Amino acid sequence: MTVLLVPYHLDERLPEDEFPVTADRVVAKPLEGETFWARVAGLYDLVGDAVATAKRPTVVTADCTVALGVVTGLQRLGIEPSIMWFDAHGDLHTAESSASGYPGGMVLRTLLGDGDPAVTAATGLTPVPPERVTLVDARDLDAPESAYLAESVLKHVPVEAATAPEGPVYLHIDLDVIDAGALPGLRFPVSPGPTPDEVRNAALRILETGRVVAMTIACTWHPKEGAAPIAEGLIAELVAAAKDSRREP
Ligand SMILES: NC(=[NH2+])NCCC[C@H](N)C(=O)O
Repeated sequence: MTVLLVPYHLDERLPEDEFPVTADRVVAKPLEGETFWARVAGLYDLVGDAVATAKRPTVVTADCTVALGVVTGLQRLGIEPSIMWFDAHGDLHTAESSASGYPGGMVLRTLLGDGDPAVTAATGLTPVPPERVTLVDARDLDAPESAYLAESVLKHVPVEAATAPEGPVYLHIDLDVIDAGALPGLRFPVSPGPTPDEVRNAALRILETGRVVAMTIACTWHPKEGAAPIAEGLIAELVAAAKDSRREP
Protein backbone atom coordinates (compact mmCIF):
# COMPACT_ATOMS: atom_id res chain seq x y z
CA MET A 1 0.00 0.00 0.00
CA THR A 2 1.33 3.38 -1.02
CA VAL A 3 0.52 6.86 0.23
CA LEU A 4 0.37 9.25 -2.72
CA LEU A 5 0.37 12.97 -1.96
CA VAL A 6 -1.23 15.22 -4.57
CA PRO A 7 -0.37 18.62 -3.05
CA TYR A 8 -3.03 20.73 -4.69
CA HIS A 9 -6.26 22.53 -3.97
CA LEU A 10 -7.90 22.50 -7.40
CA ASP A 11 -5.19 23.96 -9.72
CA GLU A 12 -3.27 25.65 -6.90
CA ARG A 13 -0.08 23.92 -5.81
CA LEU A 14 0.29 23.82 -2.00
CA PRO A 15 3.43 23.25 0.07
CA GLU A 16 3.84 19.57 0.91
CA ASP A 17 4.30 20.30 4.60
CA GLU A 18 0.69 21.56 4.74
CA PHE A 19 -0.40 17.91 4.71
CA PRO A 20 -0.12 16.02 8.01
CA VAL A 21 1.04 12.74 6.48
CA THR A 22 4.25 11.07 5.35
CA ALA A 23 3.94 10.28 1.66
CA ASP A 24 5.68 7.54 -0.28
CA ARG A 25 5.35 9.54 -3.47
CA VAL A 26 4.34 13.07 -4.52
CA VAL A 27 2.31 13.43 -7.73
CA ALA A 28 2.72 16.88 -9.30
CA LYS A 29 3.41 18.50 -12.65
CA PRO A 30 3.26 21.94 -14.28
CA LEU A 31 -0.41 22.44 -15.17
CA GLU A 32 -1.16 23.40 -18.76
CA GLY A 33 -4.38 24.15 -20.59
CA GLU A 34 -6.77 26.92 -21.52
CA THR A 35 -9.54 26.04 -19.08
CA PHE A 36 -9.61 25.00 -15.44
CA TRP A 37 -10.84 21.49 -16.27
CA ALA A 38 -8.21 21.01 -18.99
CA ARG A 39 -5.45 22.04 -16.55
CA VAL A 40 -6.49 19.71 -13.76
CA ALA A 41 -7.38 16.88 -16.15
CA GLY A 42 -3.71 16.72 -17.14
CA LEU A 43 -2.84 16.31 -13.46
CA TYR A 44 -5.53 13.64 -12.97
CA ASP A 45 -4.18 11.71 -15.96
CA LEU A 46 -0.87 11.57 -14.04
CA VAL A 47 -2.72 10.63 -10.82
CA GLY A 48 -4.38 7.84 -12.83
CA ASP A 49 -0.96 6.46 -13.78
CA ALA A 50 0.25 6.71 -10.19
CA VAL A 51 -2.86 4.93 -8.87
CA ALA A 52 -2.59 2.20 -11.50
CA THR A 53 1.05 1.50 -10.66
CA ALA A 54 0.77 1.92 -6.88
CA LYS A 55 -2.13 -0.54 -6.56
CA ARG A 56 -4.48 0.05 -3.64
CA PRO A 57 -3.15 3.51 -2.75
CA THR A 58 -4.22 6.09 -0.23
CA VAL A 59 -4.29 9.47 -1.97
CA VAL A 60 -4.00 12.55 0.24
CA THR A 61 -4.90 15.94 -1.22
CA ALA A 62 -6.74 19.20 -0.48
CA ASP A 63 -9.91 18.79 -2.54
CA CYS A 64 -12.29 16.17 -3.90
CA THR A 65 -11.64 16.66 -7.60
CA VAL A 66 -8.59 14.37 -7.44
CA ALA A 67 -11.12 11.52 -7.24
CA LEU A 68 -11.38 11.83 -11.02
CA GLY A 69 -7.76 10.69 -11.27
CA VAL A 70 -8.23 7.90 -8.73
CA VAL A 71 -11.19 6.36 -10.57
CA THR A 72 -9.27 6.78 -13.84
CA GLY A 73 -6.38 4.78 -12.37
CA LEU A 74 -8.65 2.02 -11.07
CA GLN A 75 -10.34 1.76 -14.45
CA ARG A 76 -6.89 1.45 -16.08
CA LEU A 77 -6.40 -1.63 -13.86
CA GLY A 78 -9.72 -3.02 -15.08
CA ILE A 79 -11.40 -2.33 -11.72
CA GLU A 80 -14.92 -0.85 -11.73
CA PRO A 81 -15.36 0.06 -8.07
CA SER A 82 -18.33 1.05 -6.00
CA ILE A 83 -17.81 4.49 -4.50
CA MET A 84 -18.42 5.38 -0.83
CA TRP A 85 -18.36 9.20 -0.81
CA PHE A 86 -18.01 10.68 2.71
CA ASP A 87 -18.63 14.43 2.52
CA ALA A 88 -20.67 17.14 4.23
CA HIS A 89 -21.74 18.10 0.70
CA GLY A 90 -23.28 16.31 -2.26
CA ASP A 91 -20.81 17.39 -4.96
CA LEU A 92 -23.65 16.69 -7.38
CA HIS A 93 -23.69 19.96 -9.31
CA THR A 94 -23.27 20.47 -13.00
CA ALA A 95 -21.58 23.64 -14.24
CA GLU A 96 -25.10 24.93 -14.94
CA SER A 97 -26.66 24.12 -11.56
CA SER A 98 -23.77 25.36 -9.35
CA ALA A 99 -24.41 28.77 -7.80
CA SER A 100 -20.81 29.10 -6.56
CA GLY A 101 -19.03 27.69 -9.61
CA TYR A 102 -16.78 25.75 -7.16
CA PRO A 103 -15.44 22.77 -9.15
CA GLY A 104 -15.24 20.58 -6.03
CA GLY A 105 -19.02 20.79 -5.86
CA MET A 106 -19.24 19.07 -9.28
CA VAL A 107 -16.93 16.06 -8.81
CA LEU A 108 -19.36 13.28 -8.06
CA ARG A 109 -21.57 14.41 -10.91
CA THR A 110 -18.49 14.41 -13.17
CA LEU A 111 -17.77 10.82 -12.10
CA LEU A 112 -21.37 9.97 -12.99
CA GLY A 113 -20.76 11.24 -16.54
CA ASP A 114 -22.16 14.78 -16.42
CA GLY A 115 -18.93 16.76 -16.19
CA ASP A 116 -16.67 18.79 -18.44
CA PRO A 117 -15.62 16.85 -21.57
CA ALA A 118 -11.98 17.95 -21.06
CA VAL A 119 -11.74 15.47 -18.17
CA THR A 120 -12.78 12.50 -20.27
CA ALA A 121 -10.58 13.67 -23.14
CA ALA A 122 -7.43 13.81 -20.99
CA THR A 123 -8.01 10.78 -18.76
CA GLY A 124 -10.29 8.35 -20.63
CA LEU A 125 -12.50 8.20 -17.51
CA THR A 126 -15.74 6.35 -18.18
CA PRO A 127 -18.93 7.12 -16.21
CA VAL A 128 -19.63 5.29 -12.96
CA PRO A 129 -23.23 3.95 -12.86
CA PRO A 130 -25.28 5.67 -10.10
CA GLU A 131 -26.25 2.33 -8.53
CA ARG A 132 -22.58 1.93 -7.58
CA VAL A 133 -22.41 5.22 -5.67
CA THR A 134 -23.24 5.78 -1.99
CA LEU A 135 -23.25 9.32 -0.68
CA VAL A 136 -22.45 9.27 3.05
CA ASP A 137 -23.71 12.11 5.25
CA ALA A 138 -24.02 14.92 2.65
CA ARG A 139 -25.97 16.94 5.20
CA ASP A 140 -25.59 20.18 3.27
CA LEU A 141 -27.26 19.67 -0.10
CA ASP A 142 -28.16 22.52 -2.42
CA ALA A 143 -31.64 22.45 -3.97
CA PRO A 144 -30.52 21.19 -7.43
CA GLU A 145 -28.55 18.41 -5.70
CA SER A 146 -31.61 17.30 -3.68
CA ALA A 147 -33.65 17.34 -6.88
CA TYR A 148 -31.05 15.18 -8.64
CA LEU A 149 -30.91 12.72 -5.71
CA ALA A 150 -34.69 12.42 -5.61
CA GLU A 151 -34.63 11.19 -9.23
CA SER A 152 -31.52 8.99 -8.96
CA VAL A 153 -30.90 5.46 -7.68
CA LEU A 154 -27.78 6.77 -5.95
CA LYS A 155 -27.88 5.81 -2.26
CA HIS A 156 -27.71 8.45 0.48
CA VAL A 157 -27.03 7.26 4.05
CA PRO A 158 -25.88 8.74 7.38
CA VAL A 159 -22.36 7.97 8.61
CA GLU A 160 -23.53 5.39 11.16
CA ALA A 161 -25.32 3.41 8.44
CA ALA A 162 -22.43 3.38 5.95
CA THR A 163 -21.58 -0.20 5.01
CA ALA A 164 -19.55 -1.39 2.05
CA PRO A 165 -21.40 -2.90 -0.90
CA GLU A 166 -20.11 -6.13 -2.49
CA GLY A 167 -17.03 -6.02 -4.71
CA PRO A 168 -14.19 -3.52 -4.90
CA VAL A 169 -14.77 -0.26 -3.06
CA TYR A 170 -13.26 3.19 -3.53
CA LEU A 171 -13.48 4.99 -0.18
CA HIS A 172 -13.43 8.77 -0.50
CA ILE A 173 -13.33 10.85 2.68
CA ASP A 174 -13.65 14.61 2.54
CA LEU A 175 -12.69 15.49 6.11
CA ASP A 176 -15.31 18.26 6.07
CA VAL A 177 -17.77 15.44 6.74
CA ILE A 178 -16.67 15.96 10.37
CA ASP A 179 -18.55 18.55 12.42
CA ALA A 180 -16.93 21.89 11.58
CA GLY A 181 -16.70 22.64 15.29
CA ALA A 182 -14.00 19.96 15.55
CA LEU A 183 -11.89 21.08 12.57
CA PRO A 184 -11.08 24.82 12.32
CA GLY A 185 -10.61 26.56 8.97
CA LEU A 186 -12.64 24.25 6.71
CA ARG A 187 -13.31 25.81 3.30
CA PHE A 188 -16.99 24.76 3.42
CA PRO A 189 -17.77 24.28 7.13
CA VAL A 190 -21.02 22.60 8.16
CA SER A 191 -22.13 22.25 11.77
CA PRO A 192 -23.49 20.24 13.49
CA GLY A 193 -22.15 17.00 12.08
CA PRO A 194 -20.60 13.65 12.96
CA THR A 195 -17.73 13.56 15.45
CA PRO A 196 -14.21 12.52 14.38
CA ASP A 197 -14.79 9.18 16.18
CA GLU A 198 -18.03 8.50 14.32
CA VAL A 199 -16.32 9.12 10.99
CA ARG A 200 -13.30 7.04 11.98
CA ASN A 201 -15.46 4.10 13.08
CA ALA A 202 -17.45 4.11 9.85
CA ALA A 203 -14.29 4.30 7.73
CA LEU A 204 -12.61 1.49 9.71
CA ARG A 205 -15.71 -0.69 9.28
CA ILE A 206 -15.42 -0.29 5.50
CA LEU A 207 -11.64 -0.80 5.46
CA GLU A 208 -12.02 -3.99 7.52
CA THR A 209 -13.84 -5.67 4.64
CA GLY A 210 -10.46 -5.87 2.85
CA ARG A 211 -12.19 -4.74 -0.34
CA VAL A 212 -11.09 -1.09 -0.39
CA VAL A 213 -9.02 -0.76 -3.57
CA ALA A 214 -8.24 2.94 -3.09
CA MET A 215 -8.88 5.59 -0.49
CA THR A 216 -8.69 9.35 -0.72
CA ILE A 217 -8.39 11.68 2.21
CA ALA A 218 -9.30 15.24 1.24
CA CYS A 219 -7.83 17.85 3.60
CA THR A 220 -10.34 20.52 2.62
CA TRP A 221 -9.25 23.26 4.98
CA HIS A 222 -7.46 26.57 4.61
CA PRO A 223 -3.81 25.93 5.45
CA LYS A 224 -2.43 27.23 8.74
CA GLU A 225 -5.77 27.64 10.51
CA GLY A 226 -5.22 24.76 12.88
CA ALA A 227 -6.94 21.75 11.27
CA ALA A 228 -3.79 19.88 10.20
CA PRO A 229 -2.46 19.02 13.69
CA ILE A 230 -5.96 18.05 14.84
CA ALA A 231 -6.52 15.71 11.87
CA GLU A 232 -3.05 14.18 11.94
CA GLY A 233 -3.90 11.32 14.31
CA LEU A 234 -7.08 10.38 12.46
CA ILE A 235 -5.26 10.34 9.10
CA ALA A 236 -2.49 8.17 10.56
CA GLU A 237 -5.07 5.73 11.88
CA LEU A 238 -6.88 5.48 8.54
CA VAL A 239 -3.60 4.97 6.65
CA ALA A 240 -2.55 2.26 9.13
CA ALA A 241 -5.93 0.53 8.81
CA ALA A 242 -5.67 0.66 5.02
CA LYS A 243 -2.22 -0.95 5.22
CA ASP A 244 -3.45 -3.74 7.50
CA SER A 245 -6.70 -4.55 5.86
CA ARG A 246 -6.10 -4.86 2.16
CA ARG A 247 -6.11 -8.24 0.56
CA GLU A 248 -4.01 -8.48 -2.54
CA PRO A 249 -6.12 -8.76 -5.70
N1 LIG B 1 -16.64 18.77 -1.19
C1 LIG B 1 -16.85 20.04 -0.94
N2 LIG B 1 -16.14 20.67 -0.04
N3 LIG B 1 -17.80 20.64 -1.65
C2 LIG B 1 -18.21 21.98 -1.43
C3 LIG B 1 -19.43 22.31 -2.21
C4 LIG B 1 -20.16 23.47 -1.66
C5 LIG B 1 -21.44 23.87 -2.41
N4 LIG B 1 -22.41 22.81 -2.41
C6 LIG B 1 -21.09 24.30 -3.81
O1 LIG B 1 -21.24 23.53 -4.72
O2 LIG B 1 -20.63 25.38 -4.01
